Amino acid sequence: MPTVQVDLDDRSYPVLVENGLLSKTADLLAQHGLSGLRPAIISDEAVSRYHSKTLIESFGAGNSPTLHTVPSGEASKSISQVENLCREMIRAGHDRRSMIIALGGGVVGDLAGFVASIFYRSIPFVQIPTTIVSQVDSSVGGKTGVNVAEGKNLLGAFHQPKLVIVDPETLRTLPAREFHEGFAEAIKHAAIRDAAMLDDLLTIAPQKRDVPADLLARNIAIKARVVESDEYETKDIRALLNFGHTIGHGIEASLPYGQILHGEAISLGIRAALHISEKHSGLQPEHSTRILDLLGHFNLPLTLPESIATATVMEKLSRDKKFKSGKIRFVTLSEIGCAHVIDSVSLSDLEEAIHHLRG
Ligand SMILES: O=C(O)C(=O)C[C@@H](O)[C@H](O)[C@H](O)COP(=O)(O)O
Repeated sequence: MPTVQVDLDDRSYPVLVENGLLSKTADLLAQHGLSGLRPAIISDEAVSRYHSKTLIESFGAGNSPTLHTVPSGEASKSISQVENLCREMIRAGHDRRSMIIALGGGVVGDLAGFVASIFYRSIPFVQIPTTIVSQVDSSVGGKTGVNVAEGKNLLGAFHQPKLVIVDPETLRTLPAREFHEGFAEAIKHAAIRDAAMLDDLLTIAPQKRDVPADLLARNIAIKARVVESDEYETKDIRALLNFGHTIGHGIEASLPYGQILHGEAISLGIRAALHISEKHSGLQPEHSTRILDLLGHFNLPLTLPESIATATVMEKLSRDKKFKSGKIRFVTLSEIGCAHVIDSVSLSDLEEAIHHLRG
């Protein structure tokens, strides 16, 4: 089975990738020394409808997990849902001998991981990602947290999972929009670290739900290697994974959460970052065009909705965690596969790049 090991001293864990793994969850937990903990599944209503039965049945009669669901969508990534889930788990008798299984996309993984980081002062958790965004990106690396009205992911903690179980078959039930949005993160990985992957991504038929396990594993390995070099984002290495996210997060937070999907906002953020890369890092326009064509292949948006005002995006992105002493550390490309963090991008460059998204 394709397995990517994430090497982080005593926080190391494997990411297992294979069709059909969901139904083997209880055995996999036992093989990884996690069977002595009482499981609480955190999921969302849509994912739970399709997949929680298979997961619960894998436990057979013993150590049956409790199930806790939140409404589907980004609006659930909130501090009030964190409190609801913690209180529900306490009422269900969970304590520090429990573990959380996050079954769902990026929202569920970030939310459940954050609950795990604070519940009884931290308990272990396992990620079972069911979307492209979460399988190639958010389930790995230990960034957990929630949004506030002021901006994306502003409350949270680093808390690494003990195990990540990726079952590509879970992608089959995804609505088209949720399937497509995830490719923004895979395209980001190609843009920053793996130029050759652009051609492989182009061979995926966007109308099908088939993504080869080795392509998922290749993305996970890119993410794992970056996280291993800079787990807590203190060295301008992990920040490279934020390519497209400065303006992308600003756009996402400018509408009520969930109106524009994360990957859709990141597609716009990538277009803006390519524009800035041409000006500041000498990226050749034909390289930008290759990336933009691939975003288009997955029906991802490249034009900013008129309802989003530039001033609102600027206000939201002013809280980006990459601001240091009033200067934004912005991620650019000098060529495909070669990303840098630079500090020469001004607020007016950002404003101009947002304006560029209107054309
Ligand atoms: O794991 C990371 O590091 C990333 O930046 C991956 C991003 O794709 C992801 O959206 C992440 O959660 C954003 O992190 P943030 O620190 O900008 O909130």
